[in-house]
Formats: sequence, C-alpha cells, structure tokens
Amino acid sequence: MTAAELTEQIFKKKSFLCVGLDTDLEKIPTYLLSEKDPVFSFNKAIIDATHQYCVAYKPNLAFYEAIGVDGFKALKKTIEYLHSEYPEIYTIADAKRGDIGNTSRMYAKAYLEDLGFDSITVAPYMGRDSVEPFLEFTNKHTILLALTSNQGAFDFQTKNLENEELYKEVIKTSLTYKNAENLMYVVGATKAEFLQEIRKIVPESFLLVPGVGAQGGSLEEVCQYGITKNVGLLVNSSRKIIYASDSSNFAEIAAARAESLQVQMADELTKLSS
Ligand SMILES: O=C(O)c1cc(=O)[nH]c(=O)n1[C@@H]1O[C@H](COP(=O)(O)O)[C@@H](O)[C@H]1O
Repeated sequence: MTAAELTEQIFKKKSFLCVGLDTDLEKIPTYLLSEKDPVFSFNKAIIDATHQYCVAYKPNLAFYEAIGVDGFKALKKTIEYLHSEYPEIYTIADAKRGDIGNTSRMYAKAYLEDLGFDSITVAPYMGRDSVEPFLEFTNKHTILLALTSNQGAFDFQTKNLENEELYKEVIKTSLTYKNAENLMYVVGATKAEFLQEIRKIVPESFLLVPGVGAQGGSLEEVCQYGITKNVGLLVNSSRKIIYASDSSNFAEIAAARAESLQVQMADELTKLSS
C-alpha cells in the first residue's frame, strides 16, 4: 500500500489508529486456550471487532517468536486473514530488525515479500547498508526507530553527536539513503513535544507513534505537535485495547476502546479542515 492510499483510508475511516497485536497467551481470556490456535482465535476476534475503527494492525513479532512454531503459524494466519478479509488495512511487522546487508535482505524478503506485510520496523544502529535492503521494495515502507517511547531512549538517542541529538542525525542521514521515499519513522507518544523538532526535518513523512494507552502518551499532544495537513500519523495502542477485558465479550470491549480513540481522532481531523 502506498502512503497516499493509507492517507485516503485515514480520511475515509476518520481514524489513524493502529491496533497492536501483542498477543500473549498469559493475557488472553483463558477459555481460548483450549482452542487449536488460541493466538489466531484471539487476533481474529480482535480484528473482526475493531477493524472499522482503525487503519492498521501491528503484530509485534516478539510475542509470536516466544511460542515458537505455533507463534509463526499464528502470525502467518493473521496476516493472511487480514489480506483476504480486510485488504484495505495497512500492516506493520514490528520486528525491529537490521543487520549487515546480506542478512537484512533476508529479513526484508521474509516480512515484506513472503508474508507480504506493508511495512517493517527497523533499528538504524548498523547504518545505511543495513537499512537500504528494506527500502528496495516498491510500495512497502521501512519504519526506522528515531526516538523511542521507553526511558532508555535517553541513553543514546537524545545524546549530542557534533551538536545534534543522535535521533535527529538518524533521521537526516536516513534521508540520503537510496529509496528514502519509502521511509517512515517511529516516535514515541511519551515524547510528543519532540515532534515539533522532528517535523522540522521531516515535515511530510508518516510517523508511527506508539505509547498511547498503557505507556501514558497523550493523543492530544501527539496531534498538537505532530499532525500534518495529510495527517502523517499512525498512532498505535496495544495492551489498552486488546486486553481491555478477559471475559467472553473481550472483543466487544476492545472495540469500544478502539472506538473511543477513533472518536478523538475524528475530532482532531476536523480541526485540520477548520
Ligand atoms: O516500534 C514500536 O512499535 C515501538 C517503538 C517504541 O518506541 N515503543 C513501543 O512501545 N513500540 C511498540 O509498540 C507497542 C506498544 O504497546 P502498548 O504499550 O501495549 O500500547 C509494543 O509492541 C512496543 O514494542
């Protein structure tokens, strides 16, 4: 999916919500555990209930890798289900990969080609040749970690490198990469005020903004500093939505949480046109 098509979906659905599928066997309703594929059953129920309120889903691969072969099968079924039932939905493989070029190429093939995700999160630490193999894929996006939502982001990302914070250097340097038009960036919602500075460097780029909900980020602040006339934001929430309840109507309650964020997003979108 192109960025323009994603923007079209955002205006159509009045939502720039991404629901995080961080599916944890210890957190899903216990009655699902007797099913053949509890992870897929949970994801399917969440997707069916929330799809009208969001434009993207982001399975975090750690949760799937943690349960081995079953996890990989559940991930594959989830992406196939999204492709067949909700092809208008944007998909993000939250993998945070990046290695020497030869190896990055394999990660890119696995997630962007074989599994067919629209995008993948990538760590920028190993530099140009570790990122460019992901950027080669047409109509796919590489979402580079710029300024992450966790406390440890201050260990390196905000440190000065020749008078400029590292996260700014990451973004500026990445703009010189081949096929840089396929880049998006991760900026944590917990650091919303930094979005002002980031927008000076990438005024138009899509930003994936996780950290609203369980990590305490504010949607209002994210929009105040980060929204553009074409929106340019995908705001992710995982636990606050998918684990809103562990009863048999968990999906309905998750949908209500997603709807409440969507309503706030619709309100932010009306401000753009006024
Ligand atoms: O790349 C990410 O998605 C990501 C980057 C970041 O800076 N912070 C962050 O929380 N994430 C991911 O976003 C999701 C946030 O989950 P919740 O805190 O439950 O909403 C998790 O899958 C995290 O791994």
